[in-house]
Amino acid sequence: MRSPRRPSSPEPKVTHSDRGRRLPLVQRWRGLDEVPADWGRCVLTIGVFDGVHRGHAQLISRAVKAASERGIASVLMTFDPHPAEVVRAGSHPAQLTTLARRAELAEELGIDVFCVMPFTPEFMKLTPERYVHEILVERLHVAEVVVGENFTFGRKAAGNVDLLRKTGERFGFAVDGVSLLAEHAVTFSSTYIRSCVDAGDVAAASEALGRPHRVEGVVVHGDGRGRQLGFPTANIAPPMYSAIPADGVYAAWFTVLGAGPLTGTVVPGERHQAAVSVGTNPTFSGRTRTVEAFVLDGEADLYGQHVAVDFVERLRGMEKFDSVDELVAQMGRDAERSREILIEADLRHGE
Ligand SMILES: Cc1cc2nc3c(=O)[nH]c(=O)nc-3n(C[C@H](O)[C@H](O)[C@H](O)COP(=O)(O)O)c2cc1C
Ligand SMILES: Nc1ncnc2c1ncn2[C@@H]1O[C@H](COP(=O)(O)OP(=O)(O)O)[C@@H](O)[C@H]1O
Repeated sequence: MRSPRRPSSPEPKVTHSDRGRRLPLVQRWRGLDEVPADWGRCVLTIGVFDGVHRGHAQLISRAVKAASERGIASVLMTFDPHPAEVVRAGSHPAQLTTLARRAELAEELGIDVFCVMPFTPEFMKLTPERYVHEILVERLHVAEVVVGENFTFGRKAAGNVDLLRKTGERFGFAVDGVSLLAEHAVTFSSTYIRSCVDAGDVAAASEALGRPHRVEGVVVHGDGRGRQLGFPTANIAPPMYSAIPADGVYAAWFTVLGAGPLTGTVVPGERHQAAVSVGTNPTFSGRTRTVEAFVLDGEADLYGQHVAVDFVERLRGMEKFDSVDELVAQMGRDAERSREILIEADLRHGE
């Protein structure tokens, strides 16, 4: 699968004689069967990269820079499913980003190839030596590997940066072991960000991600009550295992992804201000946990649309109101507060 290079770059035709040069098109591979026959050398960064947080971005940018200095391609190798699911069968860490979003973010940082390795039990059993020899050297022809200083790989996670360096000397590739990014005594990690999201602290998640945490999904039918209350809400069905913020009400940006035709005033591809509710709607003794967005400045038939909600700030917890009127009055105040917060957030970021 190939997607266009970043808009700022020219888009020359792919020529397979470009051995050792940067690739003219961003490529997405699944497994190593898609490595072109005349593949040159590359700078590789390896990891799950869930969230593509600021620490990840630092690593990816170093790989991109090293590749450009060497005049070769930069490759990001990631895994699907999440290694933790295979290593501890049945465990499913909440997902901060879909694979497609991870690819998009890595490409924005300048990565040439986004390579997804199926994380199979066979792959998991590779010894560190075979991992380096068979995958990094024989298949990917690495000139340099950029990883975090705590990187482990191969069977029982027995390989580490030291071992990678030693094997690198033998096979002729360099290793850049990057120290982990930390701020205010917090080391940024996907686990830390999952815990922020889980606790509803979407502002702290934003800080570590370098952008708001996003939940995406298709708009499905709810109970059809929102419109009667004067607050129609787009009910979003996210992929299984998505990291959903704790129950509560949030100020967020709402975007219809894709450019499909839409009747109404919500513009696809443009972000809109929203007040978002996460919870079971206790006022109506609901049971299903939903993520619902009330778009403040638009109106459209959103059913079936693929949309994204970027969580900026938490306003309050989910409450059971004694009357619908009280809920509606509070929703009005939530909408106003969301508007203020989103305007302030833009001013802070100089937009
Ligand atoms: C800004 C906002 C705040 C909300 N706060 C609450 C709340 O505190 N308690 C509650 O029971 N439901 C809350 N809701 C959810 C509403 O009950 C829900 O949107 C409404 O019942 C419509 O549901 P429907 O989309 O399934 O028709 C809130 C919704 C929005 C948009
Ligand atoms: N400003 C808006 N914010 C969210 N959804 C809107 C808006 N305007 C229109 N809609 C549409 O109305 C639907 C929500 O109406 P609602 O009565 O809450 O029904 P449901 O229970 O299916 O969510 C949304 O899915 C969307 O198609």
